Amino acid sequence: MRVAIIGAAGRMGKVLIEAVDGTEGLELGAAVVEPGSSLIGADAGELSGIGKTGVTLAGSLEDVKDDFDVLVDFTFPDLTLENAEFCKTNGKMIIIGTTGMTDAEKEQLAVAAESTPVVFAPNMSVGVNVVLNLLRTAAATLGDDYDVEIIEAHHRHKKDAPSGTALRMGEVVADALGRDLKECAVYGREGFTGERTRKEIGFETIRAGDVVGDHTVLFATEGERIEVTHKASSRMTFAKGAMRAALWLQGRPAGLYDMQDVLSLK
Ligand SMILES: NC(=O)C1=CN([C@@H]2O[C@H](COP(=O)(O)OP(=O)(O)OC[C@H]3O[C@@H](n4cnc5c(N)ncnc54)[C@H](OP(=O)(O)O)[C@@H]3O)[C@@H](O)[C@H]2O)C=CC1
Ligand SMILES: O=C(O)C1=N[C@H](C(=O)O)C[C@H](O)C1
Repeated sequence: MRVAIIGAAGRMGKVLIEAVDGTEGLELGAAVVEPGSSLIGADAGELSGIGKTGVTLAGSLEDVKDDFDVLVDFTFPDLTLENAEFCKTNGKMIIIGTTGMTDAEKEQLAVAAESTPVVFAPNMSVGVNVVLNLLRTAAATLGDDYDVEIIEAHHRHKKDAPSGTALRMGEVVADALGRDLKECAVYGREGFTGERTRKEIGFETIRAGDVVGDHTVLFATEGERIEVTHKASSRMTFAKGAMRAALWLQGRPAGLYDMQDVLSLK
């Protein structure tokens, strides 16, 4: 299966090129950078540090539309939605790792997924997806007696907060506790906040240096604390998950899937 990477010069883009190269059953068909970029025409493998691949960097999907079957998109919401429309119109599958979408943007994506196969997940690492299941079990068993706080740390360049993963963890826990995250989430605290309410789910965000991605969900009550932590030390863990998703998506009907589908964790 031929894969295109968009946002090829980005932190994830470069690692995704390397991951495609190392995955049996996948070949790099195209790699796309920003229109007007000075990198257009350079070899995608040289950008990624794996040596020549023979695939040159393009400045738009239109230019490479005959060269790929599945698009892998870890960029930003506006661009991802445009790319999903492109895939829908041109009969391509799409794997989306982009975070920071609004509810309206997610709805737009769901509409595109009615006509083309889409895998959309805020975290493609196998580890985080296993953690989501552990959280579901923990929350359902611990119940309302335990306060829930979600703490995440990422590199200084990250643009959205809290991370998509932290929000998904919050959704999973809220769902297991019969709550609606929109109604019980508290984002950061400052000043005279009063006592914590029993049902709130708190989020704390750290942005610093080169942290790849750390997430901790804390369940605390009188007498004990449980901390469920995942730490990513390499972006390759996300990229490998995206490759797994690409192989899994081959031959699937149109629909909106996530990594829990890919990993049979539902
Ligand atoms: N689901 C998951 O497992 C993971 C998700 N992510 C998410 O992936 C996203 C990207 O993260 P990251 O790689 O760190 O971000 P980067 O900013 O490093 O990468 C985005 C890239 O897209 C490029 N770009 C901008 N406009 C265009 C365009 N029109 N066409 C092609 N490329 C374009 C940017 O170029 P320029 O810089 O020149 O603007 C940049 O190189 C984020 O939403 C992040 O949260 C990250 C890791 C794991
Ligand atoms: O921006 C990042 O880097 C990451 N973003 C994702 C998120 O927002 O959850 C996943 C990962 O933690 C890295």
